[in-house]
Amino acid sequence: MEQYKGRIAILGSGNIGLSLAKGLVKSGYVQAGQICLTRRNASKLKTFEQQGFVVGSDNAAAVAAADIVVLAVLPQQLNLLLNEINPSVDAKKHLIISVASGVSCKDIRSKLNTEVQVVRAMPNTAIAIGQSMTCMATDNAATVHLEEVTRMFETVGSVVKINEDLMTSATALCACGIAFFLRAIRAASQGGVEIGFHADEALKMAVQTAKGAADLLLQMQSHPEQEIDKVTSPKGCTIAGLNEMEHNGFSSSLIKGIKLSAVKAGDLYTKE
Ligand SMILES: NC(=O)C1=CN([C@@H]2O[C@H](COP(=O)(O)OP(=O)(O)OC[C@H]3O[C@@H](n4cnc5c(N)ncnc54)[C@H](O)[C@@H]3O)[C@@H](O)[C@H]2O)C=CC1
Ligand SMILES: O=C(O)[C@@H]1CCC=N1
Repeated sequence: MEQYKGRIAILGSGNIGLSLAKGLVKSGYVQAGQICLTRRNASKLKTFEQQGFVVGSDNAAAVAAADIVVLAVLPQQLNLLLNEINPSVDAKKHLIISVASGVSCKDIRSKLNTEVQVVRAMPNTAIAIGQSMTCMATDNAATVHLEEVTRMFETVGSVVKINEDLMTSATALCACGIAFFLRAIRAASQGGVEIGFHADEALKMAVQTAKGAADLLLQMQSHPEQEIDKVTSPKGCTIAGLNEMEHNGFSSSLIKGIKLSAVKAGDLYTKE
């Protein structure tokens, strides 16, 4: 894979910003020294500095030294950040990538004195290990830039390009989705403890079983119900457990949770 030659500023180095930075270096897309990480209290980035990243709290300086600028602060922190970097953003030089939920490309440009190109990307924390599902949208970025951003995120997982008005749905399904599946694994391991396993072995069993289920779908390109049919023996224990879960609202609660998350994702910026 060809390494990206430019410099990347990740403004707001919290959970997702740092996961992205780790993933990009691990994948070989860039070297740590090509990434500048900012957060308000830069002393919290010491371990990253030791790994070769450039760290600091001066967002304007980070932007001036970069060509790709990743906005990774909370939606309610974004306007302050945009005000701060506004004088340093140059539409001819910079490409902005925003991972902030519920903030449109147009919202971002409206706070900057320039028609800079903006791409929205919605990764999830599995980006740190190269397993993100990243959804991407833009309303003005040139194809060549969109291709570069796609290449960047493909080094750390799968990418799907979507219409911008589906970005909040993507947030719920993929970014929040990591937490939903993790909770399902946690619940399965708790069930495992009730039926006789020690917590550590129950968790290991639940994790590998979940991984097997996901890999079955990915590798066989099959539908979940097709794979479920292979597990549910007639009058067997799987269908008994599955139906009990459904009587208690298993699918329904996931669907309702995802719907609520999508609504909330759309409100995070406007209701700041
Ligand atoms: N956590 C996740 O799994 C995902 C989060 N997102 C989006 O990414 C954004 C960040 O989310 P998290 O990483 O979870 O939040 P976080 O709170 O962990 O990280 C935000 C970071 O930004 C820093 N910050 C705030 N204002 C700043 C400023 N003016 N200059 C420099 N740094 C500043 C904070 O100190 C903090 O370290 C949000 O907009 C969220 O919607 C998107 C996809 C997944
Ligand atoms: O919970 C949140 O608001 C962020 C956005 C997607 C994942 N975490």
